[in-house]
Amino acid sequence: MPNRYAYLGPEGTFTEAALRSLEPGAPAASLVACNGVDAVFAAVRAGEVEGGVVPLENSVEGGVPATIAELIAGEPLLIDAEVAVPVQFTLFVREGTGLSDIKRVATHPHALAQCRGWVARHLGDAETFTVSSTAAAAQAVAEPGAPYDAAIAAPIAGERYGLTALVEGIGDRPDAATRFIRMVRPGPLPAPTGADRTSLVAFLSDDHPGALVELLNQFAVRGVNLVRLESRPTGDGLGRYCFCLDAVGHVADARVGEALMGLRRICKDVRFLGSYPRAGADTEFTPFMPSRGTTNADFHEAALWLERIRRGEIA
Ligand SMILES: O=C(O)C(=O)C[C@]1(C(=O)O)C=C[C@@H](O)C=C1
Repeated sequence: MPNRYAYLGPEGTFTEAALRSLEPGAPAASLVACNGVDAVFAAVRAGEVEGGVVPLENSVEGGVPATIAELIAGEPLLIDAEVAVPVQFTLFVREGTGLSDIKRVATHPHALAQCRGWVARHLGDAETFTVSSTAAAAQAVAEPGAPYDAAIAAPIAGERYGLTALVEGIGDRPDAATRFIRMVRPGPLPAPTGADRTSLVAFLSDDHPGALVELLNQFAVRGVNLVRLESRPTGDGLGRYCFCLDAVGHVADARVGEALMGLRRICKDVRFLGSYPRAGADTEFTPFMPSRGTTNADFHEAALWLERIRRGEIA
């Protein structure tokens, strides 16, 4: 029996494309379409599937709120894989509909945000509606008595629902990409590959000048490169934030492990979200020279030295 994976559906979403690129040979029957990010997380937690794929962040519109809310406050799961997918948007209609016939356009909120300029220029008088995914919009346009005249969706969604591509490439940034993560129930971590990413959420213990700097310093002094920092409300009142962080490296690396221990000492809470192979390892991160005392060899040598002096070998 192949592993089953849940994803934000229905068929034809960018999330399905992300899942297929993570699991190239997976039979269609093993891919379970869910109608919301929360439903994907629920299916993983309930053990109905081995893992679930959800969008995390987009290069134009930033973090996906539903995913981040689950990562921060939902019953903990781990990220075990990620993939970055280029996102290009097509305006789909039923056969015979022209641009001037379009009064109601539907899509996912993140997709609408990425096509805002084009929609304002070409569909300025149309009403826009947001739905659970781009493919859900395409599916709705294809229905008899459809509530919408057009959908903004991935090229594959149009084929899947038998729609006509009226205009291709309507995204304001043709180079846009979305990062997707695969969530699994807690268990053994993926082995370090040498090109990994560690994700976590840090909750400050109190609010004082320099609190965020102290948190960031835990990474800086150990030569750990941060590649994402996003503050999100904790939900406990205005002005209460937690910080979603992505660091280069694996928790098995001395520098990352020590940085996490430092956070644990100074934060009210630290939620570890996973260490996993990073996508686009060749291009996404600019290589940097480790600063003095922060190479792997430096960490190794210092650990051996500490063991020696603890054994009393050095006066
Ligand atoms: O609606 C889809 O097709 C999705 O996979 C969701 C989603 C998102 O949440 O950002 C994924 C990629 C695009 O940026 C637009 C929508």
